[in-house]
Amino acid sequence: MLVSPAPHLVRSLSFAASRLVPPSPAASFAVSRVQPFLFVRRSLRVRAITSTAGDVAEFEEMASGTKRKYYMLGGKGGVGKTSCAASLAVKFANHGHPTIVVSTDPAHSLSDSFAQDLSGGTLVPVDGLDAPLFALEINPEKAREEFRSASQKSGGTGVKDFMDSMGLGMLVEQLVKEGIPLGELKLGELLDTPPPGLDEAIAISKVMQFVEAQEYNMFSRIVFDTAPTGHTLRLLSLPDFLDASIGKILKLKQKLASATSAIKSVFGQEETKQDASDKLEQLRERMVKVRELFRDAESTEFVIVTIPTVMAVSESSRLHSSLKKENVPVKRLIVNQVLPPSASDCKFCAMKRKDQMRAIEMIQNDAELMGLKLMQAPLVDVEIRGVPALRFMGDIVWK
Ligand SMILES: Nc1ncnc2c1ncn2[C@@H]1O[C@H](COP(=O)(O)OP(=O)(O)OP(=O)(O)O)[C@@H](O)[C@H]1O
Repeated sequence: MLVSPAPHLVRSLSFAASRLVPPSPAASFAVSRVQPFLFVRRSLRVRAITSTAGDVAEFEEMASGTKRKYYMLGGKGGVGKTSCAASLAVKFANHGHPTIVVSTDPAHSLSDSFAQDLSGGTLVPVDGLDAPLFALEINPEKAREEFRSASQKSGGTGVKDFMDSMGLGMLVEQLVKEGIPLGELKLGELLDTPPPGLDEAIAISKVMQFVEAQEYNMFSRIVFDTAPTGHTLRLLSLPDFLDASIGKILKLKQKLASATSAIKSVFGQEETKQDASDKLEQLRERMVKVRELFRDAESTEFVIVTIPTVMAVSESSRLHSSLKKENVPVKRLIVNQVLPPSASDCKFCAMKRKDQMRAIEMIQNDAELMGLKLMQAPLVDVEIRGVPALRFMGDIVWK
């Protein structure tokens, strides 16, 4: 069983720690906070397991250059996306890159990971580092609210305007010809019952505001902690999002039929309509930009995070296949929570590890995954929480 080390073990291992961590003042602070993690030293043997990465210094490559790069970490729920994203961000920042770490997962855990309140939808400086690291938990509900009130302020915006601004005006005309009263439907109503993907699309457009703004030019690394696979794929495939929106509108048709009087739309004057359209046009432009950005291998990389189980590996394989179809650049696969070889006669540990080794073999033989650089991270027996722990995690994952 993996249990926290006994106090005497912590004491003896803390000596080893002083040799594992560079002796800077910040590092000494880290050592003192990280001591409970030091039993992990035995886990480091896990590195001996074959890796397709060979001896390439992966982190050096990721950190090279001052041009801005975006790293998106994604995978199945609970595999350690947040821990990996947060530890990468900490490592970039300590390496000299002013960094932003952004969570696009509606069920955020960045705050928990940094042990600091990062909610609120704005950039928050991360405590406990000398280097500039900022975090942002996108609040889709809040972003949607802002968007709704902006659209209401400018007199209300119709779905037809929205679709026009998306370049789908023709389609709306066609639907109207078929008797669907789209012209009468307000965008606010669509936002009340958002189709899948709308939250993510709006959230990502919000990220773009930060990314485009002059005052954030200094940030050379942006790390995204994405939502579990399904959400993230929706976010990456904006055409799917549009399809889903249209599907949603079709569904609303039934609602509208029974409540026609309630949905009579009163558009403002031409000028106000223009304002609203401009806003929507901005949203559309941002979406297009994000779409391009996600596919630019020069600036963006999607890192798949998995754990050594058949289910997680299968999902990672499907994720990679979908990302390839979307032309999203993927180079690396992190296998997190790998059990170290057991020194004791713990049968459970031996069985579990054997199982994990089979899953790792599966990765090496999987047509979708075999070409990726494999990086392994051991399972440690405490939660990865707070900057010192993330720094420690960063040093064992991102080498
Ligand atoms: N290598 C590891 N060893 C031990 N615990 C780990 C490791 N990696 C992650 N964890 C723990 O697993 C839990 C889930 O991790 P994390 O929140 O990073 O996963 P996630 O993939 O982002 O989850 P979600 O899909 O729910 O957002 C956390 O408690 C974290 O501390």
